Formats: sequence, C-alpha cells, structure tokens
Amino acid sequence: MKKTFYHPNATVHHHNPTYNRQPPPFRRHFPKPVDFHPNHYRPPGPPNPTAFQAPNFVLYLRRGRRNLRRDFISSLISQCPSKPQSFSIFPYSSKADSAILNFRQWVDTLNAVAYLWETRLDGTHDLTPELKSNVMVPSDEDELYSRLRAVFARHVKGLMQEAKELKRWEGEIERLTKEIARVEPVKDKHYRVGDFFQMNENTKRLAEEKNLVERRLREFRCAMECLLKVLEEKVGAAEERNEGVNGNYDYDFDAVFRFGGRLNWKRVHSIIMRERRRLEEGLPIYAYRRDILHDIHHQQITVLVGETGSGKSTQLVQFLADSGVGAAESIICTQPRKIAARSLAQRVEEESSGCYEGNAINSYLTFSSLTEFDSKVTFMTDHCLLQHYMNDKNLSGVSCIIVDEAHERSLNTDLLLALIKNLLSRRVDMRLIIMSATADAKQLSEYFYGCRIVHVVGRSFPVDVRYVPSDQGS
Ligand SMILES: Nc1ncnc2c1ncn2[C@@H]1O[C@H](COP(=O)(O)OP(=O)(O)OP(=O)(O)O)[C@@H](O)[C@H]1O
Repeated sequence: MKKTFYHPNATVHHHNPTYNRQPPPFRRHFPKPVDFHPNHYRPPGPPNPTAFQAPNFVLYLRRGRRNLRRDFISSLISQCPSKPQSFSIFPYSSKADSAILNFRQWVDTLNAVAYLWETRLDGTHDLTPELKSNVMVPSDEDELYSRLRAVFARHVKGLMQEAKELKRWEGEIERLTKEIARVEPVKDKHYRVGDFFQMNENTKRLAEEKNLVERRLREFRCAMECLLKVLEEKVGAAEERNEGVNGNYDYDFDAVFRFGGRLNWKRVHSIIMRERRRLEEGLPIYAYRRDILHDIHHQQITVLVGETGSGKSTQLVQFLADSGVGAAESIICTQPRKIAARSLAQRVEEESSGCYEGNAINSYLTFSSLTEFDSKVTFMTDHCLLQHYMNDKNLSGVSCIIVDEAHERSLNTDLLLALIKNLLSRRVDMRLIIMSATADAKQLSEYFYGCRIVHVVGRSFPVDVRYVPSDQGS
C-alpha cells in the first residue's frame, strides 16, 4: 500500500490535493539597475567621514618571547605620542604579529616608530616595530633612519653610564677591594708561616678576580663605544674598507663589531642585548676579547689556552664573526665528537639569535651532509673536515679554522693540523686557531713556527683544605 507523509503541523486536506502543496520558495527581488550612460555627470557628494580609507603606513608589532596581554598592548598604544587611525590587537594568536597599527600621516608614523623602539630598548615590552608602506619616499626612509640612529645612540650612551649589569660589577669591584684590604697581611706584623702563606694566597686570588672584573667592564664599555661610533657615523668608509687615507692601512683593531651598509635595528638591538648578557654571565674569555682578536688579526696561527668552561668554543666563533677578523668567508670550528659539534651549534645559535643575517650557524656531522660552506660559522667533526680536505685541497670558502680540544691529541686532530700547516703556506689569508684546555701548549706552538700563545685566565674559586681525622685506634 502506498504511504503518504505529511508535515506533522500541516493541515491535511485529503480530498483537495491543492491544499497539500508546500508554499513557494522565497525569492529575493533585486531593484532594477539604473541605466548608466557615460555622459551622465553626477557631482561628487560630501565626504563621508565613516567611509573606510586605506592606511598609508602599516606598523606591525612583531611578537617577542613574551605573550603580552591585550590591555597592556592597548595601553602602550594609547601612550604613543601619535595615535593611529585604527589598530587591531592579537594578543594570543599564533601569528607573528601582536598588533597592527594603521596611520595616514608620515609624521605620526615616524613618532610612533621612534616611541615603540624607545620603549622596546628600555625593556617596557619586547615587540619589534616593523613598518610597511607603499607611499614611502627615500627622504622618509632617511628621516626614519636618522631618528632611530639618535634613539639607539641615546640608549647606548645610557648603558655606558648606568646599565644594571655595570652597576652590579662595579659593586663587586668595591667588595673585592674591601676584601683585599681585609685579608692582606699587614706590614711589620708577625704571623705564623702558615697563616702568612694563606693570607698571601687569598690576596693574590682576590686581586686576580678583581682584575678579571675590571677587564670585563672595560670590554663592555669598549663594545658600547664601538657601537656608538657606528651609530654616530664616526666610522669612516675607508676604515670599513680596510684602507688607509694615505695608502697606509688604517684598521681599527678595537672594533669588535663591523656592520656593512645600513643598520638593521633588530640586529643592533640583539647585539646590545647579547653584550649585556655576556657582561652578566662573565665568562673569562670575554675579558680577553680584544687581545685575542688583535693577535688573530696580526698572525696567521694562534694557540689559545683556557680552562674548561672559560667560553672558548661558544664565544670565539662569535667574536670572529662580529669583528670580521678572519671572517671573510666561513669560520670552521672542529670538534672531536659529533655530539659536541651539534650541541655547540645549537648553543651558539641560541646565544646569537638575531645578531646575524641569513644562515649564520650550521653544523655538519657527516661528510655526506656537507654540500658547501654557506653559513658564517660551521661546526663539524675533525673527521668531516679531513674528508672535505681530500676533496678540495685548498678548502675554498673557508677563511678561518678553529681546531678545538687539541689537547686530546686524537689521530684525526693531529692529521688535520699537519695538513693545515701545509695549506697555510698556500692560503696566506687563512687563519688557524688551536684551542686547548691544558697549559701544555708549548709543543703545539713550537710545531707551528713558535706562534704566540694566548692564555685566558679563568675564574678562581676559594679552596679550603680540610683534613679528615684518621679513625681512632687505626
Ligand atoms: N649546550 C649548552 N647549554 C647550556 N650552557 C652551555 C652549553 N654549552 C656551553 N654552555 C655554557 O657556556 C659556558 C662556556 O662553554 P664552552 O664550551 O664555550 O667552554 P670551553 O672553554 O670551550 O670548555 P671546553 O674546554 O670544555 O670545551 C659553559 O660554562 C656553560 O655554562
């Protein structure tokens, strides 16, 4: 039997089929288009203030490490000396932007960028302003560049006077001076031999520690001065090109940073922050940076001796890459073990994040993975470099080789050193640095034509000698 289904609410008229039909679908009625004739002229209406106007300048606030709250970002924008035409905030989105600010006027945009960089530098937030515009002319770019140069120069000058890390270490020097005065043996006073010896030892240790802190502070101030020179455009073009005015080579050996072309503000900021971290952490090698760079610049081979943990493997590659000494092409740092090569590359990349452009730090653990030296710093095993040497006896693309952990005297390291010694007579521009953790570097220096040995004096910690009483009766 045929079944008919009706809507439960529908009134069913079994006998009249026309009543059971569904209502016709709703049809939208569009007004008939007005005939347009090209000769018809319509005067423009009054301006509509609510109509959308495309912004001329869009300022992106790139997210930093912190996730900032919406109210924080909006209060930051409200304190900005020039208000944006409109803005959107995305505090927790997965996008790289935390906010987008739209401006119509160039002056407002300029003030906003300067304000956001100023607040970024003083640590209020960690958003990086990035400007995009289709209407910017070269003179605008120059104006923005010189404005930001002034902002950064002011910040660097402030750091040289009152960076919190600087204050902390100055306090430490004061403490050490007092401590030295306290433990120093007093003249014309009689001491027992053992006590006198102990007091002398303590005084020596404290004096070394004080010297290290003073050197570190000098290094920081020098780095800031070097940045200031660049920011105030006191670094001459001749110096940048390594040419002297009268044909003499006039190279600023104290320049710990070298920048080519226009400054990238994000990079300058990262460099300042890394420098502050270096001062804070106080690795011993930091105190010797300029001495090491000076030596590497003046001689082809250098032996660097520093205690374990003094920062040789992680810092030296960065010093070279920053200063441009021996960094015309790639800097290779060899390690005896794969795991060390990988973890050092990760660590250096982490420390120098944002300080270099492009592919800066890389590691090659096997020869098959090595294609070309396209990064500024490459960590690899000595075995990998040996195999590469077999392929290319000139090691083209490499300007500096650092052989780390030379004191281990592994077969690969020794073989590599012998081959590089041969290569250095052909590649006079190349630099070799041999790093060792033990003081027995004389042998290495003698093998390499009596090259200079640079000693990095490490931190010393007080050592107490305590004797355990022997068991009674034994
Ligand atoms: N992967 C890492 N993670 C965390 N900290 C690290 C890492 N690698 C190095 N460090 C830190 O950096 C400091 C310097 O290490 P670095 O390897 O540069 O010293 P080093 O003088 O080369 O020592 P070694 O002679 O043992 O190689 C260490 O004391 C440690 O605090």
